[in-house]
Amino acid sequence: MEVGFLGLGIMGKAMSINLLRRGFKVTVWNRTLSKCDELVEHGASIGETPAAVVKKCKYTIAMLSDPSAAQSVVFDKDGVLEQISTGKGYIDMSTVDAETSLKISEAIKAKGGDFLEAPVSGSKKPAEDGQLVILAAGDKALYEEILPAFDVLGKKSFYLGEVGNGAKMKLVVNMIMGSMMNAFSEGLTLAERSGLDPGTLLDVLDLGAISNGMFKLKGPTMLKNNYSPAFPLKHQQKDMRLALALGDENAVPMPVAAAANEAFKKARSLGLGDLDFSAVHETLKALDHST
Ligand SMILES: NC(=O)C1=CN([C@@H]2O[C@H](COP(=O)(O)OP(=O)(O)OC[C@H]3O[C@@H](n4cnc5c(N)ncnc54)[C@H](OP(=O)(O)O)[C@@H]3O)[C@@H](O)[C@H]2O)C=CC1
Ligand SMILES: O=CC(=O)O
Repeated sequence: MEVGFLGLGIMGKAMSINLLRRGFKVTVWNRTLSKCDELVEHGASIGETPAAVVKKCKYTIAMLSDPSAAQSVVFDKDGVLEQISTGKGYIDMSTVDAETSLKISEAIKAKGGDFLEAPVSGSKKPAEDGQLVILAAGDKALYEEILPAFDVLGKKSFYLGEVGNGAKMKLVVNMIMGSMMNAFSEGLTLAERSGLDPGTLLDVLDLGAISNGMFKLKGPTMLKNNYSPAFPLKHQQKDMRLALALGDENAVPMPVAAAANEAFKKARSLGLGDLDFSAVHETLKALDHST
């Protein structure tokens, strides 16, 4: 199977390498074109523009940072829309809001193409291991056709119906994750400041009802102040912002998520946006606690 792949950031690079390893022919494009070179070493071809990739491939997957990037790659000069046509499918796996997804879907469909949104749950390591959870919505026939690729990228794919449902599901999940990360950071800091061993706190948490993969994975690195990015903090804050907007639309009060969003904004203002989202822990350390 031949696929195009647009966006070779932390996730896109790992995902396209997996496809290559499993025998897919992959044509890649990235805004910073030099990032394509490593993929060529793994057997990929390069497309000079998103339009060139879509022209060459029946199916094109995108994994881009945010709504603005997702739209730019479709609508701008040399973008996806210039070459999408009947018989071609576009699969956007970026985390965006439902409005962005719908706008892209309508434009693709107006040109005769098929569209699927398919954001993913799981971070750098699950992307490298082909263990993502795929939250797809849109054209059901395209979903069936692209399943062989999803089976390489993920451990489970959900088909959630109409375009927008994938985006919403992903935002709800990440809203919960961002709120949990803040509660976790506060707990680690509270343990430390009140004279407890935070390492022992991790052991206690792991044995109880709120044990979870995120605490287990991030706890030890947070205690070493290691925030090497797996999921960049700026993207987590984007997800909180988009989830809060979804809450606005549906009149759902979300005081916990709103507070978590403020903490991620604070972290961005401290210049931590490109670090892992667990670096929100540093916002607590930055507070004056001298009294
Ligand atoms: N990292 C993670 O753990 C997870 C991330 N996600 C989501 O996946 C998406 C990608 O994340 P991730 O790979 O971590 O992000 P990165 O920041 O590592 O990569 C972002 C990608 O988007 C491209 N990009 C940014 N702006 C534009 C633009 N205006 N036009 C064209 N391309 C652009 C970048 O290109 P360039 O190289 O030129 O900057 C790069 O390829 C995001 O939506 C994120 O929320 C979902 C699950 C997990
Ligand atoms: O979006 C991030 C993730 O870990 O999932």
